[in-house]
Amino acid sequence: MSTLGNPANIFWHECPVGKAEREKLLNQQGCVVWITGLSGSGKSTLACSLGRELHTRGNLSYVLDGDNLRHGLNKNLGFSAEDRTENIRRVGEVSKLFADAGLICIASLISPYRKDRDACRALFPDKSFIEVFMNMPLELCEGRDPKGLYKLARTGKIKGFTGIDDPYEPPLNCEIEIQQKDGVVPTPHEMAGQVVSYMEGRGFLKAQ
Ligand SMILES: Nc1ncnc2c1ncn2[C@@H]1O[C@H](COP(=O)(O)OS(=O)(=O)O)[C@@H](OP(=O)(O)O)[C@H]1O
Ligand SMILES: Nc1ncnc2c1ncn2[C@@H]1O[C@H](COP(=O)(O)OP(=O)(O)O)[C@@H](O)[C@H]1O
Repeated sequence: MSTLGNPANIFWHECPVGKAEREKLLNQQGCVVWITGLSGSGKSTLACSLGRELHTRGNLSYVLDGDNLRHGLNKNLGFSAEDRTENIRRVGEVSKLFADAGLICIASLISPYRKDRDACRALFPDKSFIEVFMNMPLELCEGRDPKGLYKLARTGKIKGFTGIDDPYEPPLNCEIEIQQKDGVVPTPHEMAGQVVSYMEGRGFLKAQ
């Protein structure tokens, strides 16, 4: 017999303190900044720089980094399409909890499949899912190669590496795109500034 709970016997329990009250306390709106892009495109750099900028401004955020989560919550997952889908699904659900807590959740994962990112977006029907595409050319990311993984992938020592022998599907309708201007990569501070401007313009950085 299945050990899974029967959904018919599982009920939602409402608590007296709700999201709006928590947001008022924090003077901000709970949301997720979802950073997607190739390995080496600058996802973690932007996540950290944005976290610092928000902290300086008095906004509470928390970074969920793909690499870090694979040491714990997602340590049983690999890089097959199915495992990546499950990885993104779990982080989407955790992001939803953080946003419900009133925090600005910064999720930084390759998240190569459009359908997986769109499934996360669907968890946030109130437009509080802000997708940020690190639109950096493969040659730049591969040239950086801070962990030496592209080199291993090129020599066949890692199979199924995103951008080399595994797909990356760029967003079609993201909220923010970070890219080079005249061949120059924006600084981490400039990248964070672009996201902060977007959030400020839409009122996320104060309570409703
Ligand atoms: N096969 C393969 N493909 C892509 N990336 C690989 C792979 N194997 C290991 N790594 C390392 O894992 C990091 C990506 O983890 P994510 O959880 O963000 O990946 S995914 O969203 O599930 O695709 C990624 O981190 P970043 O470089 O920060 O993107 C790599 O360091
Ligand atoms: N805007 C930037 N300007 C200069 N170097 C950067 C920038 N963004 C990332 N880097 C560098 O590129 C490398 C990869 O960045 P990282 O944030 O780890 O990428 P990802 O998380 O997408 O794998 C790191 O060595 C980082 O210092």
